[in-house]
Amino acid sequence: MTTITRLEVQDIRFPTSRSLDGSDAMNAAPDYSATYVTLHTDAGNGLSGHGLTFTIGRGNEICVKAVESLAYLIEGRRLDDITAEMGRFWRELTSGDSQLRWIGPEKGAIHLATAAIVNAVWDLWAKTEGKPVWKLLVDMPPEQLIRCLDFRFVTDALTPEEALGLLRRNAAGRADREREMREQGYPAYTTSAGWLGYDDDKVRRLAREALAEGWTHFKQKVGGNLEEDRRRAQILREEIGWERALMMDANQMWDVDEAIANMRRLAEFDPLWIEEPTSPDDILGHAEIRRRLGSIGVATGEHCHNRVMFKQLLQAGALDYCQVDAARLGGLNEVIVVLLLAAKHGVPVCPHAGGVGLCEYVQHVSLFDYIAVSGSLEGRILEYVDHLHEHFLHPVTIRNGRYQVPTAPGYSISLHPESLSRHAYPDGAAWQDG
Ligand SMILES: C[C@H](O)[C@@H](O)[C@@H](O)[C@H](O)C(=O)O
Ligand SMILES: [Mg+2]
Repeated sequence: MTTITRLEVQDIRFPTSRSLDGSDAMNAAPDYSATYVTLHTDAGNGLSGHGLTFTIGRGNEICVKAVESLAYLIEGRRLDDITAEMGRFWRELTSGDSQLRWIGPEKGAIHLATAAIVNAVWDLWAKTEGKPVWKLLVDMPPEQLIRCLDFRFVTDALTPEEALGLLRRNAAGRADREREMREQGYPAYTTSAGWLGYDDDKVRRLAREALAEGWTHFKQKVGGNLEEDRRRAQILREEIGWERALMMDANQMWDVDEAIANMRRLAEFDPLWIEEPTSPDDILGHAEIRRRLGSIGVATGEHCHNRVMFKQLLQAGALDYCQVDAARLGGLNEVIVVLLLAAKHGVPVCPHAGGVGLCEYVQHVSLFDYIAVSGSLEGRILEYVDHLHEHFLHPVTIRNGRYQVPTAPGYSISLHPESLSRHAYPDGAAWQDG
């Protein structure tokens, strides 16, 4: 009987702003950071669960504090009591302390903190079962999976019974799809060449290298100076040609009409989608942009803070691509609700990744989505960013522009002890020399 004896939380930061990795029009100089949770247990064999939430530097300390405030809701609890009623546990964590709930609810720092804790529980559970998280989910009977979820506030769009029906309908082809994934991996796109802070030569060189590695889908940042956006799009099209896909990401820079006007000027580069064209909270604005832009897809989700927002984006017909984020929502339980909502609406899920650890997380999400929920790869493509993987005990593996199936037990999110001490903020060595 494993008991979670203690929750430890660490403020981990990587000085990525020094080379402008991860830079975009809104987020000029991010230091990719993690609020890193360890769930210590009494298992005696060193068994522990890990989870993180992603931030871009300052403010990480606020998420750390929020995790500390939530810790009492999990410390001292038995793992099998939690996993027997995972949906109830999720409700307790998000609503069990009404004073803490007030500073959300289910959004902002408290929800980011929730993600780190919830994902650490999934990591611990999967390690206990000796399976990677995606496999734990795929093997779970649909009835048990439904009990892991909280359908509060979304039953007008999706009931637990409907969700169960959806999972059961897809049970038939599961084994074939799992085999296919093990053989071929999950299709991905790269954002690594397109950061806004990179000069033209670097964009060209990285695009060329990515092409040689077998990538077929590329994302560039826009939303700064329009002529510069056009120039970079031109460079990318020169390098990747016209038969490969180019996506654009404005990171919330524009008002609705501005987004439409600017994308009409960028349309000649044939973008597959425009991501975060405007405020992430503007559901009707996204619907309007989508309606007026016609053939350019609208993508959003990395700042969509809970299942209720996704429900409305889907109900409003505002989305062509659903970019759920593994640590922005309150962890895997809520992500699965969004996968089910998106499947019901026939909208492909292309999770947001990159940052630190998000690629490690979302490979599990997309594998589960394909094998057990949507049963389709059409329009699905998983983000990949080529940074910071060396810090993980079980980093993602990419071959020919595809994520290879992770095999290590857990959620792939455990960091190397040396990386933790070197990048501890503010005292780690990485912060002493720059
Ligand atoms: C600040 C970050 O790097 C963002 O630019 C990044 O998450 C981006 O929006 C993406 O889609 O990968
Ligand atoms: Mg983005």
